[in-house]
Amino acid sequence: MNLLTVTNLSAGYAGKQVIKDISFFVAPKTIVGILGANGCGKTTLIKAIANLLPHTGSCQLDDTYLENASPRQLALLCGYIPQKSGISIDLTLLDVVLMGFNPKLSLLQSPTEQMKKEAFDALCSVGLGSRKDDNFQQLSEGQKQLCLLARTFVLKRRLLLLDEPESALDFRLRYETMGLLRTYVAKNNAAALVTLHDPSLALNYCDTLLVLSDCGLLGELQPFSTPISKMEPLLSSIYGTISLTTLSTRRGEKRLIMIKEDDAC
Ligand SMILES: Nc1ncnc2c1ncn2[C@@H]1O[C@H](COP(=O)(O)OP(=O)(O)OP(=O)(O)O)[C@@H](O)[C@H]1O
Repeated sequence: MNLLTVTNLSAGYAGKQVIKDISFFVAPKTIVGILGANGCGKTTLIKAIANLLPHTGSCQLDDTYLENASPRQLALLCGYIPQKSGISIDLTLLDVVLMGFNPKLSLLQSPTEQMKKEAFDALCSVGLGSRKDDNFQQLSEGQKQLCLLARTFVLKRRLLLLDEPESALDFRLRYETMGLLRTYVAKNNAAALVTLHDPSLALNYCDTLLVLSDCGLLGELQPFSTPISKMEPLLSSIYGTISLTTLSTRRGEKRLIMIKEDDAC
């Protein structure tokens, strides 16, 4: 059974359509990457699914049509991390992560001790436990991203919608963050839909990749089961000519490597 079914989704801004007639499924316990050039509509797609943009078509999460969900119901089902944090007031890291519990709390209700413990554990999982009392504004952009990821983890939602969660992270943290996401979706029978600009991360950590252009959804691929001969033309349509090859890690695990070819040749 699919966790998320997106059917004929179209959305845009001020009468200008940006994404057109997009349909796909997301299975539980999977990470789905969205790839595409700057401005092709990746953020628009994520925002439409999160019901933050008016759209036509439908997004069904389990038995719930997200279009019909109340804001609280939506917040309990989906966690959304935008490209920019949007937090501009002074808050400690622990307070920021505790905000993740807001959909479970009534107005003026304070977080419980158990929530505080879980928020601290989530901060520790992203390596920021020792900074819990620091001011969020004083974090680097990458550390802010990690803190927001911890906030997204606490409610154990069925669907995470993440817009370039890796953009400010260093090489090692990019891989560790995708590893955390993998653990999250497996443990919580959840799924993550992630926009990415790093093809290595996408190819090696996502179960499915959606290849988007401003003409719509060009195709889908499953990195370790779609033949390289089919993946190369699809990825070349957004990156210019590329080649794919496989290498093994020292432990013998298979990895996909993408190389940019010279388009002039
Ligand atoms: N608030 C807005 N009002 C009007 N047009 C917008 C708005 N946000 C985005 N757009 C337009 O919609 C198109 C798609 O933008 P979107 O942010 O979805 O692209 P993207 O694929 O996420 O890009 P990037 O990789 O650069 O983040 C762009 O042409 C952009 O100019």
